[in-house]
Amino acid sequence: MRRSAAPSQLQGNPFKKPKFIPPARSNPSVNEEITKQNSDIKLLEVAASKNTFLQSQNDPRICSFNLPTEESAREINHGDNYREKCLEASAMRTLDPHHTDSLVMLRPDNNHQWMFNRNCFPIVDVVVDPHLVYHLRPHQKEGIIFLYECVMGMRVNGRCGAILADEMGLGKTLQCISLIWTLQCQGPYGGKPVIKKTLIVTPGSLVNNWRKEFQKWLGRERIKVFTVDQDHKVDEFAKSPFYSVLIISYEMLLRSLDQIKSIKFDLLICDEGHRLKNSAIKTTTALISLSCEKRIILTGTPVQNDLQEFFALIDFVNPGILGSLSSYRKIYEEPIIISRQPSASEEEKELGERRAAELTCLTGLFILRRTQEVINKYLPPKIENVVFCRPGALQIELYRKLLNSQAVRFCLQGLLENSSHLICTGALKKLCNHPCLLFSSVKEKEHSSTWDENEERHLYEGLISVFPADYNPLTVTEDESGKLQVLSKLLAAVHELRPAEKVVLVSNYTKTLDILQEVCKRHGYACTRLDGQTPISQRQQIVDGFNSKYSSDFIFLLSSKAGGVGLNLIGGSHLILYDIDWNPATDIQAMSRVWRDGQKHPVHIYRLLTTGTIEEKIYQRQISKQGLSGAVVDLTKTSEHIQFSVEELKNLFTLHENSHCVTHDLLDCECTGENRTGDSLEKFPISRNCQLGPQQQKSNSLKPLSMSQLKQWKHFSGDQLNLTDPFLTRIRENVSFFFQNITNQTTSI
Ligand SMILES: Nc1ncnc2c1ncn2[C@@H]1O[C@H](COP(=O)(O)OP(=O)(O)OP(=O)(O)O)[C@@H](O)[C@H]1O
Ligand SMILES: [Mg+2]
Repeated sequence: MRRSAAPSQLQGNPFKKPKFIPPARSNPSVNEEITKQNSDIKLLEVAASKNTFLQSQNDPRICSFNLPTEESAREINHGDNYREKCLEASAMRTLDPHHTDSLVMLRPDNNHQWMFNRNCFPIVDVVVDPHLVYHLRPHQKEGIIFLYECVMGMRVNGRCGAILADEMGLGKTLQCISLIWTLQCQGPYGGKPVIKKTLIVTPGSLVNNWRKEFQKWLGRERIKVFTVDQDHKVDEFAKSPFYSVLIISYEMLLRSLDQIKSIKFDLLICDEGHRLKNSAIKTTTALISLSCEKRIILTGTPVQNDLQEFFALIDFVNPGILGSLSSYRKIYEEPIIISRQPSASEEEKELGERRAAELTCLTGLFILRRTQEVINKYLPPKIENVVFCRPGALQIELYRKLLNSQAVRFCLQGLLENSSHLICTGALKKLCNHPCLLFSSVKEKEHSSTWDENEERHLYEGLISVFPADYNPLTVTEDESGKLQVLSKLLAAVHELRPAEKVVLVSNYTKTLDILQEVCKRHGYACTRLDGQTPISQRQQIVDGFNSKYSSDFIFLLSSKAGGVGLNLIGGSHLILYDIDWNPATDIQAMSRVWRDGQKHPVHIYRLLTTGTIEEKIYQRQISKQGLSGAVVDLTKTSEHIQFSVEELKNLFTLHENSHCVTHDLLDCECTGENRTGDSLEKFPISRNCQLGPQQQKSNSLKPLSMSQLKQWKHFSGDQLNLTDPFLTRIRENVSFFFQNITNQTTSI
């Protein structure tokens, strides 16, 4: 597997070295890859040089020579070594078309020159710094070319926006850094830099990750980045000529909007930008108000799930391109939605499909999405397990009691307010994590002044009597929770069998994390923690500490809601999802934190579910058609957005005490749970939740599984005797059923 250090770690001071000598050239596998990548690039170069010949000889504003004059070169040269080298490289390529060590951008066409080269500068090739090119994956090279063409207005006349919607872990950060560095040094017209200042807006927990990525790929010297925090205000950036990149969180952006507006930014990047899909919300309005034309949205979440949200994202990057919202609705949204209803006539279907194709065609020019498969080959094997844990005796008893409560009965009769079922489901979920969580909730509510009128009274009444009289929620007993027992054994197994490996332990609830932390402490496992309470300024430090090979931490406790998005936790190779979220995107996000570029060990993922309970139901919902077509496949959707029919609620509020695995029962599988070996997953593409229709349904990588896919996973009951997985063997006693899937399998895992 190819593992190479970042250029910054290899280079030292770039300005002192006239030539970049790749450090790992002696490594044959690296060479092999370079040769392969270079063949792709040749194609581009040919395209670029062909383009030169297409340039008009007649129009005085269109310049047909390639090399910058000495004068123009001097004008654009700010004493920067790399800029000099850009021009040299450009000249070399023109002289030697077979020079292949560079990534060259497309030259502007006549029209572009008409619009943007009024001063008639000579046309020069724009090349990406070979320091970076050496490390780029093929899909990243394509991505940079795409971003360049978009922000230069070469793809859609006069529009400079782009959406890079690559799936998680594909290196969207590096692609942007490469673009910024390229545009900051060069441009096609006389080599004059295209941008001076860039604004990057990102979730708080990623501000320092961006800084780190800049350093990783470019060192500290090439680009000066400024991160905004409590002690470093936007004003400082505005006053200094030193910095060219400002990195700020969405929250800080709102607070410092006036200062930001007073600075002229040439490029705006919104990381995890799916949050901009509602143009009514404050952040979006603030960002729209910035005058910068070159706008990029980065997101790992599919963007075509909802046509209205889609409009907002498109309209943000390329304002007005789809017309007004009302005309968009008429022309695209309505016919497309009508055509997808079962009652649609042939004509309506035809019209809807035509409009969907039109919309895809238009927006496809500036949206790029690649799926995780493109980097699978650079990653170690991934062993994913869904583990159905037997509930403890107290859990079962309490569960029955909750299901018999007045609140649940009212819910089923439709007698309660719309979202009251959430209180019931919330209680059941707590119980699955650990009975003590429920105990604490009841006690807390009992003592509150509103207890008597409280809806929760109908749910909790009589519950305390089920707990032992001397029950103490502070001394967490592992036996009381099926999942906690499994977790405890799993941690012991990893600790013993793979002492050099680490574990990321994820929950949606901080109170659950408290319990898990307590258990870790009890067993003497060193752990670190990141949740909503962790100050943003400390987050990157915590992540770096864990990822470092010198760290003594064995466990990273992560609250998925607080910090799942965008983090790299490659120091861990085992990830345990302790509880399940209604929204599959939250879980997928969390699971993607460890199986990423830079991971050295095979990755083991464990999703813990309590057999027969609401957790299985939520899982089924995640993987069934219903879950996919509902409103829950993107991160911003929470359980409040889900509406349930009474039938669904009935199912949700049923405890299946006699099944090894209700999910398996639903699969229509002939096996009896005796080690069914599934076929390769790749053969079973599933449909994507995309309102733009089937033409978008290309891949099946990072989205919830479907039932039929799950059936193809290896699956077996806990009683299965010949388990080969050493970790599963250790927990089988408490497990009624397993599903397992291995990606990138090699002989030893
Ligand atoms: N070409 C590469 N070679 C080695 N490592 C890489 C390469 N590209 C990216 N990486 C590393 O891969 C990790 C993931 O990259 P990054 O955080 O940019 O992903 P992302 O696309 O933003 O994902 P997410 O949607 O989860 O935020 C980072 O640690 C990054 O440094
Ligand atoms: Mg990212």
